[in-house]
Amino acid sequence: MQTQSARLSDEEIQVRLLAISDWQLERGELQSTFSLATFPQAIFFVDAVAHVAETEQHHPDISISYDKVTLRVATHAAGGISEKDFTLARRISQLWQVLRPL
Ligand SMILES: C[C@H](O)[C@H](O)[C@H]1CNC2=NC(N)=NC(=O)C2=N1
Repeated sequence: MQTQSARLSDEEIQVRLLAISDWQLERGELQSTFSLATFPQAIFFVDAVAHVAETEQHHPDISISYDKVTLRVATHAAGGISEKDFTLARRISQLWQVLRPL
């Protein structure tokens, strides 16, 4: 298994979570919900997330509920959370800083 996609321990996960306050550990996955102002804005945000996911070759589960986007990330082959999940989560949080509604 590649180092970046190796399963992290609970302690390693907790340490990394401290640095990305908009993500939580939920049912063994990293999860975050982003609130937009409108449905089209939610779709626009998801499209930008999709581009980031493709560049990382790591893809979140995506749920859209009107103006809210919930993202969940885990590493299937590792059966848990890996560094790749945190890399993707951090990049999405950076994207959010740019695209969040004022
Ligand atoms: C070969 C390819 O890298 C894998 O199938 C990737 C694709 N995207 C993925 N995305 C996520 N979230 N978890 C994975 O385990 C995963 N696996």
